Amino acid sequence: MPLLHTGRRRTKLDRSYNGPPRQGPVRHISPAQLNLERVHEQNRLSVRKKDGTKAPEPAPGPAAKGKPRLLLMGQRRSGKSSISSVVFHKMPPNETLFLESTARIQKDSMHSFMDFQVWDFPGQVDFMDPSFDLDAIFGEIGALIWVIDAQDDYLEAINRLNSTILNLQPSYPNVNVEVFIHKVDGLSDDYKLDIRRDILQRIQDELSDHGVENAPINYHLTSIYNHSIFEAFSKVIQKLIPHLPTLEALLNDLCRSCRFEKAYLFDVLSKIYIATDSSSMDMASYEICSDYIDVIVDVSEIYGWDRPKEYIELLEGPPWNKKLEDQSGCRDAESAIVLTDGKRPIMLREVNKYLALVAIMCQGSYEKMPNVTMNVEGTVRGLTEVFEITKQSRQIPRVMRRSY
Ligand SMILES: Nc1nc2c(ncn2[C@@H]2O[C@H](COP(=O)(O)OP(=O)(O)OP(=O)(O)O)[C@@H](O)[C@H]2O)c(=O)[nH]1
Repeated sequence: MPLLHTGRRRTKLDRSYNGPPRQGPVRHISPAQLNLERVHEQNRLSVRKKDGTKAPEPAPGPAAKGKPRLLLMGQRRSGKSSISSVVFHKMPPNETLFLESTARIQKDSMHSFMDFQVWDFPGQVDFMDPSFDLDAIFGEIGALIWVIDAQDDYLEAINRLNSTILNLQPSYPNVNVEVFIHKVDGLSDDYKLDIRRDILQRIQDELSDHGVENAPINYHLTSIYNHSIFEAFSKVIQKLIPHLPTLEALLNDLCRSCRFEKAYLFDVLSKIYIATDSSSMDMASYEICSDYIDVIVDVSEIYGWDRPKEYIELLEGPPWNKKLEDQSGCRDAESAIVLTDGKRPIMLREVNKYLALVAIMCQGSYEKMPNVTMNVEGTVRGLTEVFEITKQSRQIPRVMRRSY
């Protein structure tokens, strides 16, 4: 099963790890490139407005450069490296206790359904210092994630965030600022909401005192000790996907036609969901779908095996007389499994080597499995078309080389 090697938990010894061993180039219009072009165009226009004669060159072509960046900034020990390690390197949360303070900017390139970069800034660095090239940092930004330690005195963090936003406003008015009110584990629900309200108020007051109204700022309550950090990242990443509405429409159609309670499209490695249907989302359903990916990964690790060549020949021989890739619905990867959460079955279907569709079905869906399978198949086809990653791999799909 293609999930096998992609979702293993990593330890801090794997710090240099930059994503799973992805195979082959992804053939799709990179949302990163589209986003980059949009941001570049905004910057170009804003410069042109200020100086009618001078405007930078149009956005660089796909080959030139450019992956949207997620910048992790905030005070020292606020939890930036921990977030990056837990979400993108599968580090168990309690091992973050041993992380050393970041001394220089850590740049991670993520290769997944879309390519993007995560830059982890040292807490003590003041990147508003004139010695920093702001355009090199913020030129291709996807989002600025400002991490605030909710268990510590956060006034200084808010002051720095405010001055950062005010400094960026003239040149980069459209930068998405995502405030992670972090380490909220152990805080009561009431207290969390109080802190959120207080932080929001302080930021808004300060910005409006300086004439900045309606800056694009979002707030998330996060902790690495539960799924909240993945949910927050999901929302951040979704803003970088230009065709998100199409993905959501496909999932909506699937839920309607199969009467699913909820459907998520997950990035398998990070377990960030990149799209979901429009029904209201509860944390419990997200958690169970996300944990379900771990179950599949673990089962696959234990029971998966590479099929020997002779066995593959046997499978491709009579009575089928077809290549394995032509026998499967999805040429790149295929797996479908149904387990049950109480009375609600959960279904997982891989879309490609990066993405998996996980859905909570309704009671009694078992009887309609042929119908469900057919609809899921159609949705997967639609999703792959959206990403333009219909595979022309000449290799035998990995799933067909493994049995369980
Ligand atoms: N309780 C709790 N502790 C956390 C959480 N996230 C991170 N920590 C702890 O916060 C401490 C600091 O985390 P780091 O990730 O090193 O902080 P940083 O912002 O990268 O620090 P610098 O590199 O110095 O800028 C570590 O001991 C983490 O275990 C969280 O969600 N909850």
